[in-house]
Amino acid sequence: MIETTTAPAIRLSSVSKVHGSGDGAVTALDRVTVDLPRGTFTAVMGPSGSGKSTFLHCAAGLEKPTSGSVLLGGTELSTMDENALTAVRRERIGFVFQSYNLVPALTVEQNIALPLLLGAAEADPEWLRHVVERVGLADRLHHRPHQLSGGQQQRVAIARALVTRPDAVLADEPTGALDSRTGRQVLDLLRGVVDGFGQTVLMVTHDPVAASCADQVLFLTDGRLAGSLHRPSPEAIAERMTQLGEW
Ligand SMILES: Nc1ncnc2c1ncn2[C@@H]1O[C@H](COP(=O)(O)OP(=O)(O)OP(=O)(O)O)[C@@H](O)[C@H]1O
Repeated sequence: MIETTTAPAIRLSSVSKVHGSGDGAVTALDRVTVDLPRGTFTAVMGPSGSGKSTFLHCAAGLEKPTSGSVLLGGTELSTMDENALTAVRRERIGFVFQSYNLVPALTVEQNIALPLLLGAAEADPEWLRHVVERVGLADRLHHRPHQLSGGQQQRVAIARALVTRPDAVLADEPTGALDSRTGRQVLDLLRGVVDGFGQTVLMVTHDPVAASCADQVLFLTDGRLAGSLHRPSPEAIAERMTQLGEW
């Protein structure tokens, strides 16, 4: 497939994921079709067990769909073997987790550059400097993770996710372990990398305030896409979640 600038960063077409078989089969995702346009911020919400993590994992090539297609910048992930998927994840996707996942023995600078040391992309000192400045860590480069606050550690993780210039940054509850003020800074940073760097961000969250930073909010229930909202307020998101049931 020829890539064009208008192609979405990620396209899921009728993606289903079924765990197990027979009577014990669980349908975690049920024919989900959605585009994540380049340079936009998408949040995924839904009740517990609605398929949010499965959605993120399928979009990231961490889980293979049972059926359907997942395109990352025009590359089909659903039929790739595990070695090829590992390379795609390393080179073309940035991950941000609730628990930061930094390497304790490495400095901030080394943690940020880790994907480059692992060969995920060519080192580009200019871009590295740009990323470090954007996340506001220029004066912490020689610290180790335990010397940083939670918010600062998450900013290191975001810098590490950006350093390869990935097709998309996928974030799983990135503010889940942070207080609201620090969480706000992390959300502003994610918003800033979308607006300033043209990055594509996909974020799973339980928090309507976090989701309200996104351009589009997708709602899942029982593995199905149950609608979306464009640039909604936290109140509009909370109301939709209440309509969807327990959360
Ligand atoms: N490996 C697995 N084996 C069997 N069932 C699974 C597996 N992984 C997920 N599921 C089921 O798939 C459904 C969707 O799970 P998923 O973790 O994607 O939901 P979620 O919306 O992220 O939930 P939460 O908000 O609680 O983290 C759930 O019913 C879950 O129990």
